[in-house]
Amino acid sequence: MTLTDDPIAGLPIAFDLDGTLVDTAPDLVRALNASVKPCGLSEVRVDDVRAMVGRGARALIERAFARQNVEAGLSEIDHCLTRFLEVYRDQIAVDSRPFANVEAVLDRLATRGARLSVCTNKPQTLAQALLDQLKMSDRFERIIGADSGIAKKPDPAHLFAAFGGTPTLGVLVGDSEPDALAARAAGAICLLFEGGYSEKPVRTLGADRLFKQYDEFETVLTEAVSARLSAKA
Ligand SMILES: O=C(O)COP(=O)(O)O
Ligand SMILES: [Mg+2]
Repeated sequence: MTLTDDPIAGLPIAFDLDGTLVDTAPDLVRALNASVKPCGLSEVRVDDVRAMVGRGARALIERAFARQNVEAGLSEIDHCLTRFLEVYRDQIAVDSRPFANVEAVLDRLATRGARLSVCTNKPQTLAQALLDQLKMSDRFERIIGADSGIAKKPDPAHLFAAFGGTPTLGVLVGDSEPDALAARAAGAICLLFEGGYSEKPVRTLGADRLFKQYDEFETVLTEAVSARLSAKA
């Protein structure tokens, strides 16, 4: 197959970050506990954090209080958020690592001419810092965080910003509900990783395809793109 026959060539593919490209839960939980335990919450476990990430840093703090049925006022949440961001910024890539085979898949997609970007509800500076420390930033045309001046997922505008426009066909690879909703609203193909972080069962989120591991990613992507192209034809 030549590059021009390959439907992946030139295709914009945006990746979610937490729980999709990188397993960030160990560093997130350390910073979360440093911020909420002084406010009276008990230790949040790393497995619980996996069901709490996806809607941004403030939502993570709010969910920590809600899951322990502790009421918190706006100023308490603000205080915890500030502390969380300080601790997390300093220790953002201590234990966080890309999921198995992610880098090999990104290499292959780049070779096939896909246009790769990141669309994350993490704050921009943190997304950039994490990807810089993991030496992954250069793989992406664009990294668009939640506070980059555009709306955040599930708003499709966030995804269009990552794509760099409104392509006839684009793909969002994610792990949770805001990803599925943004992709649907943008008319993009949605591929969801079952090994990521989601409050709801991933199979209920209406993705075009699911994948359990990155070694099946290219097959799943090809199937989803072919299905969409033949539906349009
Ligand atoms: O910070 C979050 O809550 C989630 O970030 P994500 O969009 O990369 O999953
Ligand atoms: Mg995610």
